[in-house]
Amino acid sequence: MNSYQEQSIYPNLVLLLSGKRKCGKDYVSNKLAEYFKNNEKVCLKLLTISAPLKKAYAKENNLDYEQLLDSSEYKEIYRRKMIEWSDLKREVDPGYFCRLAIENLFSTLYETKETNGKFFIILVTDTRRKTDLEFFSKSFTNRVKTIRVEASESTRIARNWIYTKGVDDVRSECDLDDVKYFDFKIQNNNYSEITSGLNTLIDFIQNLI
Ligand SMILES: Nc1ncnc2c1ncn2[C@@H]1O[C@H](COP(=O)(O)OP(=O)(O)OP(=O)(O)O)[C@@H](O)[C@H]1O
Repeated sequence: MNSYQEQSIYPNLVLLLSGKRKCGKDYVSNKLAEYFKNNEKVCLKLLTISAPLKKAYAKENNLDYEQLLDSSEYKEIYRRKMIEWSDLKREVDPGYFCRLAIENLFSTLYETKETNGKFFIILVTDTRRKTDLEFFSKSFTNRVKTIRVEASESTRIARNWIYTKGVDDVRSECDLDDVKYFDFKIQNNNYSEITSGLNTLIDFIQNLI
């Protein structure tokens, strides 16, 4: 039994979403959250590993946390520096930001009690590294499923992706490229692909409830 299993809040399912920049990770996450919003049997919570990371970085560097969170130019300016800074933290403790994110979520849920009596799903919206996969697999064992969102380069360019050295060619963006197996692969180049991918995920969840 690991330390999370001893707690009263423990997820029934942990979905780990990954994919290249502008493949649509946030889009897929928001669609799933929307679908299960106000569902009487399911409580789905989005978990963003980069949120506590950005908060800590903003604090240390006297920056605006809210601006770092959205898709603004501000985020692009600091992305590279933030990656380098967080890599140093991870060298000491690979699960540092994952733990911070999950503990923030659990402490909120203790207060709100909104998972009580519901099928509790955590959807991690930005899994980037093998160490992230390892952290969640160790913590939540066979309740973890991995989801890879895929879109072509031309689709991603149309969504304002610009190849950036120091961002697109470093570990935070490429570490999961050589992972051979994902439980689900979702194509997101057009409406029919994404609808079919989302339906597969929703059916999978409905069958577990
Ligand atoms: N299937 C879709 N239909 C319409 N718009 C989409 C679709 N998928 C993604 N988009 C849009 O493309 C843009 C990029 O998507 P999103 O922010 O979800 O990507 P991301 O993978 O989270 O990006 P990043 O890695 O930069 O955070 C957003 O404006 C989003 O609304």
